[in-house]
Amino acid sequence: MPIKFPFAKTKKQAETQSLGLDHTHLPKHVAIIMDGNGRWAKNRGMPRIAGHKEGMGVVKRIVSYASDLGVQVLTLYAFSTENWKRPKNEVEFLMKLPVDFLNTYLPELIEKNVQVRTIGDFDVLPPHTKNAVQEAIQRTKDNDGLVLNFALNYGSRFEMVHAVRQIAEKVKEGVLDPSDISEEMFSSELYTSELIEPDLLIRTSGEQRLSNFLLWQLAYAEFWFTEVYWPDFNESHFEKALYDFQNRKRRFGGV
Ligand SMILES: CCc1cc(N2CCCCCC2)n2ncc(-c3ccc(F)cc3)c2n1
Repeated sequence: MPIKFPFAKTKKQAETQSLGLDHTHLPKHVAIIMDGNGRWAKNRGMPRIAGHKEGMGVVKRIVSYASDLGVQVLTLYAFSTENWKRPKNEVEFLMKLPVDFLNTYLPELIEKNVQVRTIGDFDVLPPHTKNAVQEAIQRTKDNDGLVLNFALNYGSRFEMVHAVRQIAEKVKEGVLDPSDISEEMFSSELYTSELIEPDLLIRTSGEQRLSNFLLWQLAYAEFWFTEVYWPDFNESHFEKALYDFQNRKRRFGGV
């Protein structure tokens, strides 16, 4: 396929480059708070779980699009530690979504060289959820394309307290001196220790909060908010977020 645009490695990149997206300056790691599923359903007189189901279809489209564009890591806030407070039937439905998603989409993820990972307190998830996700992690562990990282039963404050406990244990055992504790050491104790930090956070549905998501890791990320509910989010919205990311001056405390 003759590539009309420099740097474009795929047809998708050539298409979006024609719209002004520069593929040499994409965010490496995009994190998304996929909000608005319940309100989307309520506005249509549908049960909340219809919004989650519709939202899962959007996940498939955005994962494919991010993979085609060459984004390196995509972290999706799928279930927070606070979500256990939701009605029992909704939690049970949500805990089935990874099984449904992977049953239908894992072959395509493998074909696209995507590596599936998770962050969060994984062990307390229901067995059917854990089994499906563990199989996907195992079957994609050697892939070196897009890292698709699901935040499952994730809470940033829980994650940070766990990291502090790990470090405190090392000091207590005498294998670590408090003066040796550094930002790098703290980061290495987080679920995200093997990942580059996010450089773009997207949150849908008009909320402009972090909601206990990646509080340490997002220190230098650009934040992009949209009123669009997640079930209505599409490739054009994602591309607009990447385009805006590219056109902002990015400073890391410097001038
Ligand atoms: C466990 C709750 C949950 C909710 C959920 N929603 C509901 C909330 C936001 C909208 C998207 C659809 N999705 N969508 C994909 C997954 C998924 C998770 C892990 C995995 F390995 C494969 C897929 C998912 N998981």
